[in-house]
Amino acid sequence: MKKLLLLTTGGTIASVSGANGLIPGITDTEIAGYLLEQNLGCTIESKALMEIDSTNMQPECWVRIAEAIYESYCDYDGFVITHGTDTMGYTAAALSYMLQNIAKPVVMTGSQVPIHYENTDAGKNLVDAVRFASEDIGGVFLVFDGKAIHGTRAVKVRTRSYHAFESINHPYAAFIEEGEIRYNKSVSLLRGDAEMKLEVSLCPDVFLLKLHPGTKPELFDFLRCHYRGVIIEGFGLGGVPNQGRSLVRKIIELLQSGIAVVMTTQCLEEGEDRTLYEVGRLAAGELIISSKDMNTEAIVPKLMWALGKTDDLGEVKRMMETPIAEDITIH
Ligand SMILES: NC(=O)C[C@H](N)C(=O)O
Repeated sequence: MKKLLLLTTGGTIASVSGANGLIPGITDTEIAGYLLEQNLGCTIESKALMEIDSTNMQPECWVRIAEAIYESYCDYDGFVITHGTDTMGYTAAALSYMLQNIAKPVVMTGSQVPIHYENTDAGKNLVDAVRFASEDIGGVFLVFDGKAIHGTRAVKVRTRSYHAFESINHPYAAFIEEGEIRYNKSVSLLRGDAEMKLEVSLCPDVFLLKLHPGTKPELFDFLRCHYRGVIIEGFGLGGVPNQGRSLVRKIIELLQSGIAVVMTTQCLEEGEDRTLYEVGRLAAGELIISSKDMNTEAIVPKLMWALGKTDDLGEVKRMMETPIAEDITIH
């Protein structure tokens, strides 16, 4: 019989109605109790790690989750983490980088409606997550509304609907219907032989900038003084203005100051490629990091993880552009 560890962090799934709106208040034992009643053919132990709306998640919280998994890694066959949906994509990606070579399933889930409410999606998501965490697979996944998504590929695309998450720029890992898991044959779920490594020295000094027509170049002077990494969500394939309020010189100044610059796109699908247009190429310097088809939810923690390891911009670029846990599929 498989032995699973349920780690709870809060989120809507564990929320109750408070004086100022929904707030986490349901304990890990209550959530585990619900699962045990379903007789899923596994044993489940639980531990509360935090009790927060995921809006309040910080990189330090990701580290606590990763450490909790690492500390109990040998004692369990799989892990289920309940988490708010709003930043679950970031946490799933962060865990994918911090838990290198993980050979057991780490399955994140949550809900759009609290577990004690009528019409809640919590029950289905929890049961599906436990089923997926009982499989002989390795990696970090997000299970929601009958779909299993690689941890580096989950994006919350709907604020209220049950089908809140999509797998962006990558096939779904599996579909879960009435307890049956149907794997997508084209994706890798293999357990590696390498030893699991915990890599939790993150550098949180990372800024994510979404450009808009009229972004002021002066903003970059502040970024240069306060951050070690800047991710720029450019237009289309990754263009940045080179006329009017041109940002080209400011980006070069960032690089000259030893700041890692990652170019990505505001478009949800199909990734960045700065070679097609002049507005993409002009911003290109030797050291600009291409995000290819990585999602923003993965780029942010990956850059924190890479900058946590080294100051060498060439090395940061190499790490960022190397595919990890299915985060990049175009080359
Ligand atoms: N559905 C949810 O879980 C949303 C909630 N605000 C959270 O992210 O914690």
